[in-house]
Amino acid sequence: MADLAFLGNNIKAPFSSIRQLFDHLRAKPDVADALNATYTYHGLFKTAASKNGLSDQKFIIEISPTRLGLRLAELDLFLYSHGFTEVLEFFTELTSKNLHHLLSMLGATIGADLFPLHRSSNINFRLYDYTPDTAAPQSEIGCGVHRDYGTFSIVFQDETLGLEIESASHPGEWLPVPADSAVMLCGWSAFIVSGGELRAVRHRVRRQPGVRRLSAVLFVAPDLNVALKPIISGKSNVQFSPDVLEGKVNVGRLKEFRDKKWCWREGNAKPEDGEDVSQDADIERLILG
Ligand SMILES: O=C(O)CCC(=O)C(=O)O
Ligand SMILES: [Fe+2]
Repeated sequence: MADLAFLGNNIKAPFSSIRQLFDHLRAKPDVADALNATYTYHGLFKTAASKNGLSDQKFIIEISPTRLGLRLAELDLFLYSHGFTEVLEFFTELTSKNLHHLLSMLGATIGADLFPLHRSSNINFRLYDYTPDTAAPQSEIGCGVHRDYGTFSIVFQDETLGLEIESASHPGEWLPVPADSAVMLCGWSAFIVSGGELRAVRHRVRRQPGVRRLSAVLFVAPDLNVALKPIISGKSNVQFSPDVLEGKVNVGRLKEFRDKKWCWREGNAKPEDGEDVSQDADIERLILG
């Protein structure tokens, strides 16, 4: 199953630094504000769950290389001595050592070259703190059911159970990812480009009330201007929408669709009355015929 791979525990994310970073930002609202001021669109430290009991019950630190590039020097002052250095080093090394290999493996599986679609490093790093200390301490919803939008994501866990993947053979059945394993899973872009050969893997995070869980995720997507369509002609086993087949759905457009629902789920924006909060249904309407 090339769209889902358990990577074991050879690569260790620096969870003591990640914990230190979250603890520091929670304890120092002025530092959190300064961090968020470097990226005013939605901020970099997301704490909607402290007020909103219906959203995903998690805190987030966004470490997008492009966003950080904006004001990295200022961040130095606040965060480098509180775990930030180790976290940045981890993601930088992970990307430089593994990205090329993973893209060539995925490409080999489907008999295509994925490198021309991934020239501009459209990657993101995110840290999650599924802390029990939120507006809904008893809620089991750490992260609602979804598929990622990109090519693949790698999730590292702090040895606490929570991440679950929908069974391919029995939809509706949820399989826990072993707590000590990292996992690579494919997203919507891989699904489209591979003509459906690679699934976009549905997953979610369940909270165990009273238990804190930390995770670190690397997201890899094609360049924003890439038109998403099956790249091996005649091989697709999926009926895609005319928009996809005519090359009208680029990665940026797919991401916009994803972002809207993502923001609701994460509590950074509210749905209009009557709007459906399911993230996948919208994307399916866009890409399937
Ligand atoms: O925290 C996790 O284990 C997974 C998070 C996730 O699925 C995501 O951010 O897309
Ligand atoms: Fe995800």
